[in-house]
Amino acid sequence: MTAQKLDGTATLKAIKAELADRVSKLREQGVVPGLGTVLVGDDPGSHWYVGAKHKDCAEIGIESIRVDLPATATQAEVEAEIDRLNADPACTGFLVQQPTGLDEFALLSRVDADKDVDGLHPVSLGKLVLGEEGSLPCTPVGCIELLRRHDVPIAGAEVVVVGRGLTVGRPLGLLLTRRTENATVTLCHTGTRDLATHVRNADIVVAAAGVPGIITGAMVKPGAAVLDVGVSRVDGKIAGDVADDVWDVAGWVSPNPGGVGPMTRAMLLSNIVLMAEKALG
Ligand SMILES: Nc1nc(=O)c2c([nH]1)NC[C@@H]1CN(c3ccc(C(=O)N[C@@H](CCC(=O)O)C(=O)O)cc3)C=[N+]21
Repeated sequence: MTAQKLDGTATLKAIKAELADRVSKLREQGVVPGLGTVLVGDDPGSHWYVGAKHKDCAEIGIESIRVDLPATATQAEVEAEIDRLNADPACTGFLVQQPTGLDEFALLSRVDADKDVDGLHPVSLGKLVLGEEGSLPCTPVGCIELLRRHDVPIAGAEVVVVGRGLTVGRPLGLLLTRRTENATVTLCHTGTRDLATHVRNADIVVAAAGVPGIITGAMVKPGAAVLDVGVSRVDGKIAGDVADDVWDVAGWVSPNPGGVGPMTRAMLLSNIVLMAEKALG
């Protein structure tokens, strides 16, 4: 058996086409969405991600404002840029690319919650816990959207999330246990005693540990859906958390690259458009 591919690249393309229509409707009504990014330092990976986000925006008619600061930038200098973007009406939403090497909680908190396109602002995460409407975190929502668009059943599914990071594992459990998703979630982490036993029971596995190949074929229930979220670099090449032999056992697998990464970008675009539509009323 070979698993069906959960194709994030193709899904990003489809979502961009849908969003382009909505952006042109906004523009007809005089609203021009604009994404701001603040990037600190010269990590090549971070530069690639930010560049990709601006290219995506240009393709669908979203303006962008790019602020690149040197690795020597201080907390106060980054905060000054945040204040500027908070006040700039042309910037309808923005993000501070992580990691910055600075006090990230202070930076996140300083962003106007109404301009939080990442869904990582304390107010946005608090709204998620409280069940109120707000920006949703891009990577975990991208996981759910990727499953939905490939008709993987979520309601009632046993989901094992591997990794408790703030951008994926922690918020994903909150999203998947909403009534609209209705999944049962087990959150595994480095303190989990027997990872294999949990994974073997799962209909959906979300591997977000950042440990190359941590999920192997022998651990996966035949027919399960496996999302490869972890990104590590091994000899300069992207290595995911999912070993190659999982494709022989699983029903669906998201490749890495080409899976959840592009979906993160799709959900960022979707957040920008949603926020502009909301501002319109
Ligand atoms: N404030 C903030 N918001 C983020 O959304 C954010 C962040 N900080 N810091 C880093 C992570 C990582 N991230 C990715 C985005 C796109 C791909 C992506 O599109 N990857 C492609 C290609 C990867 C490649 O070839 O290098 C793929 O998976 O196919 C991956 C990872 C957003 N992040």
